[in-house]
Amino acid sequence: MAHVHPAHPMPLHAAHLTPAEALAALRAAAPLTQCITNHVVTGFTANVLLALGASAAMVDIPDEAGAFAGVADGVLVNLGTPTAEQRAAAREVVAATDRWVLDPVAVGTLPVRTALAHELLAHGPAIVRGNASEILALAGAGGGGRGVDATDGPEAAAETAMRLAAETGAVVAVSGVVDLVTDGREVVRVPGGSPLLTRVTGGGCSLGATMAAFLGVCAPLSAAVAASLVHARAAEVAAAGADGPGSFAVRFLDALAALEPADLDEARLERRMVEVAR
Ligand SMILES: Nc1ncnc2c1ncn2[C@@H]1O[C@H](COP(=O)(O)OP(=O)(O)O)[C@@H](O)[C@H]1O
Ligand SMILES: Cc1ncsc1CCOP(=O)(O)O
Repeated sequence: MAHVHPAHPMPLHAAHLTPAEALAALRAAAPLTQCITNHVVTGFTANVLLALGASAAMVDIPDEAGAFAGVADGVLVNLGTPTAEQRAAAREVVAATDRWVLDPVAVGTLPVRTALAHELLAHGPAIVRGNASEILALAGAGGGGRGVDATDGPEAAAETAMRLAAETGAVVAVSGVVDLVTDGREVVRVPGGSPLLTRVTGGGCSLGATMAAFLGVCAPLSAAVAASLVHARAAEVAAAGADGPGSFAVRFLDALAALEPADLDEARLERRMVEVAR
């Protein structure tokens, strides 16, 4: 099954769903979520997807990643530890599906992933997810963060995120104290969550995977907003009973599994239409 170039890549969903509707749809469909992700967070990411109710498959080697992407409901391409094999697998994936999330971990500070992130961006991800420093660097407006961590807050990246979305057609999701999601026309802010999500590895990377899972049931803006609210709400529940990062991580998985659609209160979201020069 070498050299996969499907004639019809897996298309995007058009359905605009509320976070509650999206979670109900995810639980009904258990979307098959393929991850090319870094070796630091692979297990945690699979557990997050399973706890939420998706199906996880870390299919990340050449000559099978592209074929699998043609049947997967959503795919994450995370550049945290981009080995040569993962780079080749990522190139197959972007030819096989439109339902993919680009997470350009540490873009701007390191040469191999920076070049790859720009190459992949040209292939039209449905969603680009990163912290503020990564989004600024990807858009050419910053030098990147401190390794995998942000040195900028999401509001500092707001204008840049809107421009990046307008220029690429991707939904851009900036994580941080208040998550910001935009398609270049609308900006949705998702407050809440817990700083403990930044004290365990995989808080951001698993958010990208959850966005890929939601691409299996709804349109990109709905998917990114639903995933951000799901993580925020589950993190709040987990933090309330946690003694520190270790028990938080365990409780976060339990909270994802226990989450009900009715727990996702749309009134928490701040939605605004924006004007971006095109
Ligand atoms: N100060 C904070 N308060 C609440 N939630 C936060 C805070 N900082 C980050 N988060 C949440 O942690 C997760 C990871 O975000 P972030 O640390 O920005 O990503 P990354 O790991 O890619 O740098 C997101 O769900 C985000 O909403
Ligand atoms: C620590 C580390 N180093 C390379 S990738 C990675 C994981 C980063 O994951 P997250 O930013 O989601 O905590």
